[in-house]
Amino acid sequence: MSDNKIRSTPSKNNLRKPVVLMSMGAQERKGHDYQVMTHKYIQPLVEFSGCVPVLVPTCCGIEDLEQYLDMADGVYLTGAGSNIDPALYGQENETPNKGQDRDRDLFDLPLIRAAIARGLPIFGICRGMQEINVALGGDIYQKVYAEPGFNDHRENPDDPVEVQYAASHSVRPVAGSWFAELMGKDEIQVNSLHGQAIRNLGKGLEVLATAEDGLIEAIHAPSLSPFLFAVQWHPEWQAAKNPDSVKIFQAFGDACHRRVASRSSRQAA
Ligand SMILES: N[C@@H](CCC(=O)NCCCC(=O)O)C(=O)O
Repeated sequence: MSDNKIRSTPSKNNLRKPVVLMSMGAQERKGHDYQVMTHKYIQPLVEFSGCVPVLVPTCCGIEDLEQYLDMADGVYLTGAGSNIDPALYGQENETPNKGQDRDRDLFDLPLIRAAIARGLPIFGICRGMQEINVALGGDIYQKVYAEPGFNDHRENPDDPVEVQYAASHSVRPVAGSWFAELMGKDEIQVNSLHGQAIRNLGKGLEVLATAEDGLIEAIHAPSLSPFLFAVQWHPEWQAAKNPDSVKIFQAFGDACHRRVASRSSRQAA
């Protein structure tokens, strides 16, 4: 087994580390209901963003949402195999055989809107990017693989996990964007493990990168938030071995550290 130990990074400028909310997902095992978070999402947030993760159960409703946000300096919405309930973006369910996670849907959508209202940095991956889009009134291709003109962006679940998460297509950052500057190149290679994707963008969202077939692969919202960034691929996968992924997590971490610094200076004033 590879060294999976998470190595924490020291805090910056003698300020406390940012606290980042990570909403968990539902899983049922042997007749028991679990709330889960995959290790691979936690590791780069600690090691490269330099943040402190707070894992939030999504099975308890949104009564304590504001209290969670009061303690947060950022929100990190991870991927998950479940599909967002299409009723939340006005469609009938075209994938009845795919699992859903209504509790996570009904927690994350208000979480996203409230975090934007507070100006909290937000980073989304895969399902997390789709949640951001739906939270802002956008909708989803439920079966990208069945849409004319798009490639099949799914992984083969029978492949070894290293193959499932291997680079499988290129993505082009929008020329002249902050993301293109961050990546320092016109094209990056990314993995791909999704059957759904953004169709119509939600209010205030803008495209930040696209796949070869034109599918939206990254978004931001400069008119809504100082840092709202989401990607369809999985930069968390073995992030330490991928300089592009490290840069992405460092950018999110920097935004959260700026949040801490501004709160600290406001408290000092
Ligand atoms: N169900 C959606 C989102 C897919 C997604 O987040 N996949 C990640 C799966 C496992 C992991 O957490 O890495 C879709 O199919 O588009």
